[in-house]
Amino acid sequence: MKKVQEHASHGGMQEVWQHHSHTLGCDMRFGIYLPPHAVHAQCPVLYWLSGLTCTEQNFITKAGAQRYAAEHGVIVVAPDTSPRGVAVADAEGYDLGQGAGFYLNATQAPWAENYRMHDYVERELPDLVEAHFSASNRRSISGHSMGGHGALVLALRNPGRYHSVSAFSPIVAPMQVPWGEKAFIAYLGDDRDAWRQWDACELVRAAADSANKLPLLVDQGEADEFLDTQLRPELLEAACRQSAHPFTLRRRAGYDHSYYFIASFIGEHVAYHAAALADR
Ligand SMILES: N[C@@H](CCC(=O)N[C@@H](CS)C(=O)NCC(=O)O)C(=O)O
Repeated sequence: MKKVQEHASHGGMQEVWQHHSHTLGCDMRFGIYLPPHAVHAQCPVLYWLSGLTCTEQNFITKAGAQRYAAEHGVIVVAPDTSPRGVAVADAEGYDLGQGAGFYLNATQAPWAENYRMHDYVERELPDLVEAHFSASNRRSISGHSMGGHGALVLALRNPGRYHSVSAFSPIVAPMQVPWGEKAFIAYLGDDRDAWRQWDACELVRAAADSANKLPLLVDQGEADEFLDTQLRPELLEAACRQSAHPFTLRRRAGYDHSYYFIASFIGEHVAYHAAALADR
């Protein structure tokens, strides 16, 4: 592992690290914000998953989360959005291939070789963070758009692994929208049954009988240019209602899909996760 950036921020440090990922078979970068508390105590960790076209840089430079992470004593880890490198498969267009890993484990050639972002985020990255930094094993997860889909899916697929989950403008039903259909056909193949395990609405329905349901928190801008075509939060609202799954949808008038929206409410999300992470 090698540190490639460090910046003092709000009394703590914003760093970027590079390492070889055995899950993805390539070198990866991730951002990590270490709050002042991390100098003398283990801190819980919030994982942030970014959206299409992003690297680890977008969230750490645009969201302004460091101020709130410092206040609450939470480490924030922001991975890249796909495997990377000249030896890694890629495609034309911003919504498939590098920058568009969709936080799943691909089963189809040529993607299956490297595209295992679910396992990377769920297992390899926390193992690394908890071994090398002053991080406890208390974890929460959040993300934006494709990363909001990733956060919801990771939390729903792995009960007990995360203390809380939230999302900004998530793709809640990838099986039913163009971004998700394009990615799932490429990464998972034509069998739509195999897609269900990567779709938040389907996972909510599948867990309807579970006694232990992690509440879902979603913030959605009403002026989001992708709201009615790609995001469709009403589908998750309906699935949660049918399955009696606790769900909070906050519709924010006037806000679009950008990081200006995320920066406006990230403080509320960090506080929400910090409260869940502090619970005994
Ligand atoms: N149509 C857009 C789609 C990409 C997009 O809106 N990406 C969002 C996530 S889905 C984002 O976070 N972009 C990077 C940024 O705003 O910093 C494009 O042409 O780039």
